Amino acid sequence: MRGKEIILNGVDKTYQTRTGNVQALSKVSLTIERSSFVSIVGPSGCGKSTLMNLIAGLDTPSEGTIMMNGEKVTGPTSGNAVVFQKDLLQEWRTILGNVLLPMEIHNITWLHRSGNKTNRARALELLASVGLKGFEDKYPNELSGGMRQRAAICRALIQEPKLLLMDEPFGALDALTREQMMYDLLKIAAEFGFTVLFITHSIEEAVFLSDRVLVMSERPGAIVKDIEIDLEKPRGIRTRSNPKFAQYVQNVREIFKNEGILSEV
Ligand SMILES: Nc1ncnc2c1ncn2[C@@H]1O[C@H](COP(=O)(O)OP(=O)(O)OP(=O)(O)O)[C@@H](O)[C@H]1O
Repeated sequence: MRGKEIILNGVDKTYQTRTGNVQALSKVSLTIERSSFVSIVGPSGCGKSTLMNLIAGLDTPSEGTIMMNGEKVTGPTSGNAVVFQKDLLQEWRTILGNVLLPMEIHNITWLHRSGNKTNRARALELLASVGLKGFEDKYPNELSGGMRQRAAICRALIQEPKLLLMDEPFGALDALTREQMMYDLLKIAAEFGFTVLFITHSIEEAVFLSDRVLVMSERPGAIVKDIEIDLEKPRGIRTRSNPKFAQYVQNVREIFKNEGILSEV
């Protein structure tokens, strides 16, 4: 298996602020299996990004431990790549230059697993695989939001991550582009076999993409439900009209209703 295994045990996070303590997470324990696709869905401010930052090693828990492939996470670890809602492309670099940036920063000049390719050849191949062939020499401001985000995903993938952390990566995209990005992401994840931790506000997106959906309560965020999504793969346009898909979505809505996060008039 190529992905990372993640184990959280009793993770709490409290931020000390000028106006007092803010408890963002409460007793989060969970295991994410290697090469699985796990989504976290929860209301705004419930601690989703906090959880992701802790797993990425960008911050430390106040209580509890996070283990990755059997080792305690104490800082950023190699083999992780992160994609945020904002693509964070460097405007003064071409699209190809942006995709190559992490390789330059980390001075990586490996020949890629996928067939002894140079960084440049691999970047061009990745860009082509997400429909950006011919845009390599353009600058980010010459691309649409969806194209930019696809370039940002290539920038993550060129690092051949074992864990891809995605914090509302499609949040800023129009509905059709967003849907296409989901199909593309599933294809790439199946091909590479990395573990994906995906944060979203969208129940449909979480159910469609995931092997498991973790539902979080309001702050301090806790996992109130861990749902295995047993929908056939590969998933695609037809999955959306599968009654089982609708039932999973409905189940998650009911959980939010019971938690007082969604209400009907
Ligand atoms: N660095 C920080 N310092 C102090 N408080 C913080 C910090 N980061 C987050 N918080 C607080 O912790 C809580 C959880 O924030 P977080 O960003 O993790 O939520 P979220 O679920 O990702 O929200 P959203 O869905 O709106 O992006 C919020 O109340 C937020 O104000």
